[in-house]
Amino acid sequence: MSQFPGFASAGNTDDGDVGMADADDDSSSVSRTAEHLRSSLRISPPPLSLPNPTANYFAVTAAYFPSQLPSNVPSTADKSGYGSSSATAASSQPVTPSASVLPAVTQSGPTDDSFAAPQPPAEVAKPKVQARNKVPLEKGYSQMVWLRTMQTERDIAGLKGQSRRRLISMDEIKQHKSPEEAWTVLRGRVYNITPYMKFHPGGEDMLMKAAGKDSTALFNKYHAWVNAEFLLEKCMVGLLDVQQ
Ligand code: HEM
Repeated sequence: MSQFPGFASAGNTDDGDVGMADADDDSSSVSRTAEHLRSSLRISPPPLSLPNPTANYFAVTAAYFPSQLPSNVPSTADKSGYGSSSATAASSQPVTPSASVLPAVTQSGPTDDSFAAPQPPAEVAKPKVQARNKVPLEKGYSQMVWLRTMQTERDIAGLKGQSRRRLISMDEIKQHKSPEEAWTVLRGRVYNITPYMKFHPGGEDMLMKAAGKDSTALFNKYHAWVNAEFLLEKCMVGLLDVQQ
């Protein structure tokens, strides 16, 4: 009877070969287990089944000293003598060595490549220069002049007394698309870009593409780095009313 409830006492069963053996009886079970362990641990030399003594010599050498095999031993032969289990049977057929059986032979010396003559450096690829689309501006319309003009003009945006923080609907902006009265939305702010037309380095035609619409995407496409908030500071007429 097992000392653990719910478990049978394995060592005292009649057939005797299930579970752990008890120490006081069933010594035959112990000896059977020992014999089983001995047979599974038995170390036997590589089976020398190759047909002639030379092949046997290579088989033993490959098994114990793989790096000392002469290089003229055909690589298709089973140098190890182990091969697959069927290859160890008495057969004179050459056996393709399997990668898992043959030990990897590492090459320690320099490879032929290291003695190759130094190659001239490959031609350095010239970076592609993005073509500039700047247009020549009329004399007196530089960015410096623009910044000064913005400071000196009293009402360059044409506010006529209206607040610069006024909310402006998209419908109203769409009505200002002529060169004489061009409004555009840039990052949520509404600007009167007419005064800047002749100063725009990309040309009047390009700037007119922004008239009467939200030009944020176009602006970013050409020059996201340009500080429009600063350049058009005094041209701001309001904020885009996103509610409408
Ligand atoms: C709305 C306000 C805008 C302002 C304040 C502005 C300002 C500028 C500035 C300062 C430059 C010179 C950039 C540089 O030298 O690197 C420039 C160049 C240019 N802008 Fe604008 N821009 C505006 C809108 C636009 C729009 C809507 C377009 C296109 C439809 C545009 C197209 C260009 C182009 C093609 C150039 C020449 C880029 C180059 O140098 O290759 N700009 N702009």
